[in-house]
This record gives sequence, C-alpha cells and structure tokens, in this order.
Amino acid sequence: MATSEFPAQKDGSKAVLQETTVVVFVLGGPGSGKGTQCPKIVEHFGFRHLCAGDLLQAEIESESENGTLIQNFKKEGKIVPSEITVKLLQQAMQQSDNKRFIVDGFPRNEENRAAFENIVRIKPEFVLFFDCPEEELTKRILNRNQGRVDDNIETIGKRLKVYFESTLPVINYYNSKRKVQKIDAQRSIDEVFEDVKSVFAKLRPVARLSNDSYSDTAVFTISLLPLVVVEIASTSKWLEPQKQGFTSEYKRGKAPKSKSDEMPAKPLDTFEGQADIIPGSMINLMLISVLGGDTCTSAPTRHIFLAAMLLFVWFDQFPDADVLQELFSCDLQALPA
Ligand SMILES: Nc1ncnc2c1ncn2[C@@H]1O[C@H](COP(=O)(O)OP(=O)(O)OP(=O)(O)O)[C@@H](O)[C@H]1O
Ligand SMILES: O=c1ccn([C@@H]2O[C@H](COP(=O)(O)O)[C@@H](O)[C@H]2O)c(=O)[nH]1
Repeated sequence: MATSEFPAQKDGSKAVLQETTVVVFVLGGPGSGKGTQCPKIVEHFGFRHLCAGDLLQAEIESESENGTLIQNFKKEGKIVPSEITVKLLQQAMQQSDNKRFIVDGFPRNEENRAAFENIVRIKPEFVLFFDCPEEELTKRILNRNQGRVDDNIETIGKRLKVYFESTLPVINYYNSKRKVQKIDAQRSIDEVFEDVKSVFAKLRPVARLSNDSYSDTAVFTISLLPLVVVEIASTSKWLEPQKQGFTSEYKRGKAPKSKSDEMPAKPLDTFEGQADIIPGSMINLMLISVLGGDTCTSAPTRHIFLAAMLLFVWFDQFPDADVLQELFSCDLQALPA
C-alpha cells in the first residue's frame, strides 16, 4: 500500500491514485533480467507491469513532441528528463484498473526518484534489485538481438556507466531505508524467479491481494458492522429468549434438558432472522480473525481490531460453540406459539 498522503490536486479535484495503490520498483543493470522476470510477476501475482523504457519507446514511435528528444537520449544511453518519464508513468497508472504496479527500469537517478515521489506522491512498497556482474550484463545485451538502437557495444558502455554512477546510488538510498530486496540475477531464469516469488509471497497481504480502492480502515469498519449489530441485538429484548434459554443456563452449568422445555413462550415470528444474524456475525468474526492481517494493515487499524477483539472476549458476549450448535439446531416450528 502506498505510504504517502494523497492530497487533492491543485485544481481541487480528487487525486486519482488511491491510498491503496501499490508500487514496486524493479531495478538492476541493463540486461539483468528485469524485462524477463516482470511478466512472470504479472502472471503469478497480478501486478500491472509498467516498463519505463517501453513507455518512452512508445513515445518515440507515436512521433509525439518529445519523441525525437527521447530517441536522442536513448541512443546516448542517457536518462530522459524526469518530468517526461514521470508523466508517462503517472498517466499509465491513472488509466489502469489495476492499482498494483511493478515499475520496471525506474527510477534511474536521484532526480527521477524525487520527481516520482513529488508528482505521483507514492513511495514504493519495496525495490526489487536484480544484482548481476558487469561481464554477464554485457554478454546478455550483446546476445539479446531484439533490434534495439542501444544494444551495441558503444552504447552498452555508456548505459553501464550511467547505471553505476546514477542508478546504484538510488538503490543504495532505498537500501538505507531497508526497502531493497536483492536477488542474485546471475543464475538461470527459473532460479531467479524462485527467489522473486518468495519476495512477493512475503508481501503484506493487502499489497499482495488487494486490487480495490478501499482504505483498510474502511474495510475493517465494514467488516465490524455485523458484530456491532449482533452486539446491540444481544443486549436488546429481542434475544432475551436465547440468553435465558441457552447461554445463561449453560454458563451456570445447567444445560436445558430439551429445547422445547427451556425455550420461553414466544411467537414464532419473533425468532425470524436470528439464525441469519448470529451465524453471519460469527462467520464475520472468524473472517476478521483469519483475515485480520489482510484488512488491518496499518498500525492504528490493527490496534482497533485487537481492542475490539479483546472487548468481545472480556464481555463474553458470544455464547459457547455448543450453545450455538444447540441454538441453530433448534426446531423453530416446535416452539410454542
Ligand atoms: N537469468 C538469465 N540467464 C540468462 N539470460 C537471461 C536471464 N535473464 C534474462 N536473460 C536474457 O538476457 C537478455 C536481457 O534480459 P532482459 O531484457 O530481461 O534485461 P533487462 O534488465 O530488462 O534489460 P534492459 O534494462 O536493457 O531493458 C535477454 O536476452 C534475456 O533473454
Ligand atoms: O526511466 C527511464 C527508463 C529508460 N530510459 C531510457 O531508455 C533507455 C532504455 O531503457 P531500458 O530500461 O534499458 O529499456 C535507457 O538507456 C534510457 O536512455 C530513461 O531515460 N529513463
């Protein structure tokens, strides 16, 4: 999940990129395997792949106003001015339904990094770093054979220089923030992907699974609502029969002999809906417990969740499992009118 605020735009309109947008930067030298591994990440983890180099190449091919400038930077292995690249990335993110992105080959330098954080206002979840020795990079690029204007020995030298002088400091910056996941990229494609998989498998559940735009607080609150409903219902007269007929008897160690013996005289329609509400809330309680990590990803939400759970335990509002079983298996038709 994005770790920065999402202020309104200058024109007062709502920021398009949501708080739940997840960004992973994929970095490594030219030829380290970023473009090879990213489609696999998309396939396994459902991220949207944004390749900065491809977005720039599309600008060249569409003969946009920046096309020639970008082409010249690319031929020289130089880094295109940040506003151009960041704008392309931002547009692609805003146009995507998917809100989880792997951004491949960006940020290339400090200026790129600062521009992205200032304009898009998202900090990366982490940086996936493909670490590969220079000789292997050169060998791979020379064998790539995809007709790229920059895959020649002269430009490779320039790109590697730019990588070591400008991109490595960005990786080091994120490393100082403990955000770098380093992968040994010198091994086979499959071996590398095994490591990539274990990195993504460790992602916080919301970042791994969520594609929606709810904040975790909203998700948490919504999932808690049925609990609140049953809480109110259980303290109202409406559920009194159950409490007297089952819970209180069980808690005193006196299980009712039979349902019909113990159930107080109430018209059948009084009980309508109970069997829906209680199991619903219990399932919800279980879901919240199991998926707590998914919904409560930020520290405050997790604390509220734990506090709520403690309160429920403290007040012992929920009947025991065997009481519930008894309750739900009761034959409503058999109840006295
Ligand atoms: N683990 C690997 N072992 C051997 N060859 C690989 C491996 N990963 C990728 N390659 C090959 O190396 C070449 C470069 O890989 P790729 O295009 O994925 O690198 P990249 O990091 O995206 O490069 P660039 O930054 O220049 O776009 C490709 O021909 C690819 O098939
Ligand atoms: O963020 C970026 C990404 C790329 N460039 C330019 O494009 C070429 C090729 O990039 P690849 O990622 O290797 O496909 C790169 O050498 C730069 O000239 C860029 O400026 N900024």
